[in-house]
Amino acid sequence: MTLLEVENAHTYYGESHILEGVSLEVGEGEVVALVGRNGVGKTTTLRTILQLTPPSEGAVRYRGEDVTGLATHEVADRGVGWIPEERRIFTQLSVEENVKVAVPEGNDVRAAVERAFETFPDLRDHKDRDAGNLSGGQQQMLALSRGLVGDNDLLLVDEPSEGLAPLIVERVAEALNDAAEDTTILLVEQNLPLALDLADRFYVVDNGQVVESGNADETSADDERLRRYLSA
Ligand SMILES: Nc1ncnc2c1ncn2[C@@H]1O[C@H](COP(=O)(O)OP(=O)(O)OP(=O)(O)O)[C@@H](O)[C@H]1O
Repeated sequence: MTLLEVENAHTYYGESHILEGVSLEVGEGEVVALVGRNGVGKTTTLRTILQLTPPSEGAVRYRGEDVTGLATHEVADRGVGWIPEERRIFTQLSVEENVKVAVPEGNDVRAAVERAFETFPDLRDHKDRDAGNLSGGQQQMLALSRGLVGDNDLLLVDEPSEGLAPLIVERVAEALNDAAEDTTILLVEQNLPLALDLADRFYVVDNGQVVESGNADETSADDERLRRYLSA
């Protein structure tokens, strides 16, 4: 079943025409990667889905419902979570408090925190520390855990590996793989081997358009079809 559909989205920042007709689909249970150079519109695609920068033309459909033009919180209420590039954790709160405040009202907070700590044992070890004192990798895991306890059916994850050392990237990748067991994921990732490793399918974005797509297991990071859009 198709969970998310973006159809011919055109998005502007002021006068700048950033998305020039992006179309893509994400099926329930899939992990889909958006890859492409810096500044081609990957983050803007996520922002367009969330209606943070609504498209001026085209549509975003979630579970078949046209959500174009809704408020961002209304999209979020339908089960769409966002883990932005800048991670947005509360640096003054402890690790545990950060997780707790991400649990939606009415859910069992203790059970949700326990689940998060099972997926990310590192976080349990540091549960009483101020989140601002965590390493970059730990902050990324905290951001992911906050997305996971949010009870989302679709997680939009922006550049989870950015700025992290290779060993930590592996840990984050494992965590994303775990997360993918019960959440659909649309992932923006510049690290192509990682993107292909995590994803079932991929889309290549260039100059505000989807220019290639395919199955991750039928391609490799040195595929010429991809490389031409990724090298500077
Ligand atoms: N708030 C903004 N106002 C004006 N232009 C913006 C704004 N945010 C992004 N842009 C521009 O929109 C274009 C697409 O940016 P976007 O962040 O979507 O790219 P990206 O593919 O995600 O790359 P990156 O990995 O660098 O974020 C870039 O040229 C960028 O400079």
